[in-house]
Amino acid sequence: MQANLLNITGASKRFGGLQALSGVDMRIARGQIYGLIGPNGAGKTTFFNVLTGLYQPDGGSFELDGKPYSPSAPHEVAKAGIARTFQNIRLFGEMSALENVMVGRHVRTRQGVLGAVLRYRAAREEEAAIRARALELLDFVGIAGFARRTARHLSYGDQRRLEIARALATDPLLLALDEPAAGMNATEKLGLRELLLKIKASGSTILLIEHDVKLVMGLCDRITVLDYGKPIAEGTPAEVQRNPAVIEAYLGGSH
Ligand SMILES: Nc1ncnc2c1ncn2[C@@H]1O[C@H](COP(=O)(O)OP(=O)(O)OP(=O)(O)O)[C@@H](O)[C@H]1O
Repeated sequence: MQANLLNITGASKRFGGLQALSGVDMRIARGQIYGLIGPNGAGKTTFFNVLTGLYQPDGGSFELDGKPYSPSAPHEVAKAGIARTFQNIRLFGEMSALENVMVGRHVRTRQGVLGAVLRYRAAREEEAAIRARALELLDFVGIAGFARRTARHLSYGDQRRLEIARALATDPLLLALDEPAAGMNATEKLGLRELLLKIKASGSTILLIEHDVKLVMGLCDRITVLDYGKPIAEGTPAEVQRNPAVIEAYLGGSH
């Protein structure tokens, strides 16, 4: 059996008197779309922030691609192979769509941002390769026609696509998406669904936080449900949907 891409055991995080995460385990197989759901305040974003080095965990062991992984600074996380998007879109609004993706790509290249600025031949060649790959990614997510458009002038749904293209530019082992469907209309959600399936078909592994339960149930291979920072269920969408603890957490009115 192929080893999992991500193995997390006992992740925990406390904020003062609040245990925001408590003993969270997660095993994500390669090529899966894995869902993380739970009521408001359940700890989903905290989990993402721990996974991507924005918060230091109080405990837990982390393994990525068969190697110990200690989430530290966000750029180290990208180098280790995890790219993420944010609940609130974080693009460089005044830069073009193409430039936004090129910035993501620089994480993976030898010269880095500084090298690309220097006008050495190697840097110029690398810059051309970065540009070509960024254009490919814009095409992959379906917005190649807007390469030169300023990011803030893109529609909401296209900004979400651009964020995904920028994350993919780092060639991540794991793409972590924090509520990618938030604020989308029904048509944009359908488009997002198609895009995520396309990313999966290209061999990538996705971890998805999403409030739209219908979208999650229809897309994910497996799901973990958090409530008050603790995992209350794990399994296939069908298993999770009929789990009494999950039904209680969502319908019990405790939130
Ligand atoms: N930086 C922080 N300092 C203190 N408390 C925090 C911090 N970040 C999150 N919390 C608390 O931790 C708990 C979990 O919050 P978190 O944002 O992870 O939940 P969530 O499941 O992502 O919620 P939502 O679905 O509303 O985004 C909440 O009670 C929240 O108030």
